Amino acid sequence: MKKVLSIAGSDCSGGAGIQADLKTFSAHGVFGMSVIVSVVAENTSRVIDIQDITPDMIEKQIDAVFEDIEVDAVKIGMLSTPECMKAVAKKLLQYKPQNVVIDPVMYAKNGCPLMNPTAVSTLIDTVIPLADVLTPNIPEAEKIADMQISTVSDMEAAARKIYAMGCKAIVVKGGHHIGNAVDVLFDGENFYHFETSRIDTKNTHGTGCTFSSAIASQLAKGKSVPLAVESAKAYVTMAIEHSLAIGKGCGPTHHFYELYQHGLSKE
Ligand SMILES: Nc1ncnc2c1ncn2[C@@H]1O[C@H](COP(=O)(O)OP(=O)(O)OP(=O)(O)O)[C@@H](O)[C@H]1O
Ligand SMILES: Cc1ncc(COP(=O)(O)O)c(N)n1
Repeated sequence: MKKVLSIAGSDCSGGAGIQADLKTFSAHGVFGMSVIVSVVAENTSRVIDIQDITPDMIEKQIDAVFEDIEVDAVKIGMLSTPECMKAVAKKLLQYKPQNVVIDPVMYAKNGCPLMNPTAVSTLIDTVIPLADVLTPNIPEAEKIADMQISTVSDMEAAARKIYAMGCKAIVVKGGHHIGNAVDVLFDGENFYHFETSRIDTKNTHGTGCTFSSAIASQLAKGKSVPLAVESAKAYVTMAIEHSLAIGKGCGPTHHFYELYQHGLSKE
């Protein structure tokens, strides 16, 4: 069985973060592991507080996994401070895992910051160059590329700019756009567009975590980057179609084995 590690924040309400990642891994039939970087007291409506794990303890969790288990892919989510970023980057440079998917999480769905705004330069200098696939949403791509994104060709321009920062491939996600949900992949040579109709729901808590974890799972199973992104897009679309009206705010995506078995296994 392929083994996939999530290095991310904990969402106690179960819709995003480590919890969404582990559910996505299980639905893909890979063995999921987790290194918790921050504990977030959050739910479908708001973030109450964030407690970062110390850099030393982040490093020890990563050591505990890598000294014992072969890792086929790593998904990285919320890294709230430059200190967390440096601890994770140091260990990635030490263990050099394959198939590193980095979701540069900056805000929760309700707009609450999950990354300290002063950390963007550390993200660019130390984290982005470690990504085999980087998956910013439009507001994140705007911050990283320092440009406004209003059209699909702006998404392509931002992808080129961010690719030049050292990641091996980038997907700018179009969940925050209007009209169809279009994601733009750039691998340094070609652009690929993955487009679905926009699903009319407010229950999209955890879409970004689900998408990046699905890409990591598919890379672990041996798919190329474009095919892994294509599969992940199909998976997240189904997870949104079946999303759950849990809580008072934006409910979570739904992961269940049958969805995967009866849906994606037919591809
Ligand atoms: N309403 C929707 N209908 C169809 N696809 C969607 C919708 N919202 C998001 N997606 C898809 O979900 C995936 C995640 O994109 P999104 O831009 O929502 O990520 P994110 O912003 O990181 O997530 P979040 O907003 O939860 O932090 C992308 O493939 C995107 O196209
Ligand atoms: C701990 C944690 N990590 C990430 C997100 C963003 O989630 P998403 O972008 O998937 O909605 C979140 N709300 N909480």
